[in-house]
Amino acid sequence: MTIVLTPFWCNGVQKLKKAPQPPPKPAHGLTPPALDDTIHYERCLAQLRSKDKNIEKYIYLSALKEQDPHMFYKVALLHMPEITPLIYTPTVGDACLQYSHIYRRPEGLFISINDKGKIRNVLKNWPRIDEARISVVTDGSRILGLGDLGVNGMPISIGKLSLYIAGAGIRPESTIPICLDLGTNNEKFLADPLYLGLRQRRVSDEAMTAFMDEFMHEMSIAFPKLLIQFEDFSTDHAFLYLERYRNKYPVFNDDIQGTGAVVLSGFLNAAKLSSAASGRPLSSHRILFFGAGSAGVGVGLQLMSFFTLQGLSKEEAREHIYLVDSQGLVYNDRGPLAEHKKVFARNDYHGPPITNLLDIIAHVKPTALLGLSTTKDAFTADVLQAMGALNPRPIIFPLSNPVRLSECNFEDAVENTAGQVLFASGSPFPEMQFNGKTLYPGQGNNMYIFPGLGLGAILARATSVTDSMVEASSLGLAESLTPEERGLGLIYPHIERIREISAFIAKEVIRAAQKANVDHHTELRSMNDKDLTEFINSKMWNPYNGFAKVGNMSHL
Ligand SMILES: O=C([O-])CC(=O)C(=O)O
Ligand SMILES: [Mg+2]
Repeated sequence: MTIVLTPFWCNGVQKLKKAPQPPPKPAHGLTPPALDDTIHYERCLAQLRSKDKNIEKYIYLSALKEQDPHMFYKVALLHMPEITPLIYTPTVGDACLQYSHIYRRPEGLFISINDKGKIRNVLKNWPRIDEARISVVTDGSRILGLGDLGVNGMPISIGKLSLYIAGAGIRPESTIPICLDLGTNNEKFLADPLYLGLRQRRVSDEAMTAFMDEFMHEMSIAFPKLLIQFEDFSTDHAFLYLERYRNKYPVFNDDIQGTGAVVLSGFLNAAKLSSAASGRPLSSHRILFFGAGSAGVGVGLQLMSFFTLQGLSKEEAREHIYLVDSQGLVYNDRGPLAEHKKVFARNDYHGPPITNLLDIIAHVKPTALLGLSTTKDAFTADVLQAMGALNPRPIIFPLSNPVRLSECNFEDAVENTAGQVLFASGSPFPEMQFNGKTLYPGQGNNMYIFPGLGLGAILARATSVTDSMVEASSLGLAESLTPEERGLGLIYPHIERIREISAFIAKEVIRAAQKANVDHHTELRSMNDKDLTEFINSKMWNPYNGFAKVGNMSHL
């Protein structure tokens, strides 16, 4: 047996571990004489970097993943900051927009409304039924901030699962990307001869729910060990189906819960820095949400626990959150409100609608402004300056994806707040120099959460994903910063450490599942934290020859 020492996620503890098995070697003569794995890795990187357009890099990496998954994941793990924006947001947004044009080969599972009544037969066609552990399911109706992309949403499921594999060591064979085709209301796609989905408009809510009921039931029978991540469903359906299924099946919604958890985590770290500068207690923060879709309200709900963690009641916590939709501040006297917004509708304002963001800021005096609106540049220089005038260290999180829909960019946020901004965006921005200092933007993207949350839920064999498990993932992420990262003023850890972070989050999630009594893998209960962490690490899939040296979590 071959053994290797200390892969990078082993907490610095020397231990023996079974080496990942190399892929089978082609017979002699079927590869060039001087093919060498290490040099080939350099060759792959050079090929990738020779392409000018990100979409070309995406296409190259897709092909590499199919032809040589070990090499693909090795490249991804060793170059996370470079590769993540190519296989995930923002480039995956372009891949979705162009999917029907750049399509080369099938990947994932497609289930359409025409399969209603016989979904079981479609699921049976999946080649690796017994190995299935995690599926990302989208209906393509709200892909990132890009709207209804129909069956072109498939790359989002594929991209998220690539991050599960790279970031949490889920086995590639255990993942199922799924795109449900319930039609599309995207006129451009319906008129496009190359469009790969059904050429019909979206079905009624009633028909969709009947389809979803059958789909979820058949999934639970075909794949009894499967966790489902709902992704990029339109807002009303995102809430509806999360509530409908969350107590029946192991399922969570990444846009509501994953985004909520990642933002809570960044907010916890940012609020400490902000309160240290202002001298005001943590419990006095006021958060203004610009955007009231599934992400906005989902994040709001999650951020209530920021205040309950400070000792406030739920009712008191709600008072600290303000919501803005396309018609301005959300308050009860304004008129009928969509169901999901009611929770944050204000009762303490009775005047005429306040529609202008600057006026709303003057009324609310927020310490934090969070953007989940997909309205590009909504945080103008005036808005940023107003936040800077109200707070020595304003918290500004433009969270909309992809980059070109961000409410503001890092540079503007820095320049309009004299460099004092505490910043996190959904998609990546480069670091920058300001007054002789390097300032780092945070990336408050759910990619920090879902790999670890999913891994923990899978290893605990959780029968459902509870709010306490989601909160544990968030607190785990907030805690996972190293002293060096805190010294740099970061509010999220370096993405290069994703494996360690995912292992730590998974441990916290497993503990929360045990407390909530939803864990079926009860043998894990008697393990101490060190053994549980080792167990988690031992379950992670590694690309052959893919180890890297990146930090450790010894401070935890
Ligand atoms: O995919 C991402 O980058 C984050 C996300 O879930 C979304 O924006 O819908
Ligand atoms: Mg999403």
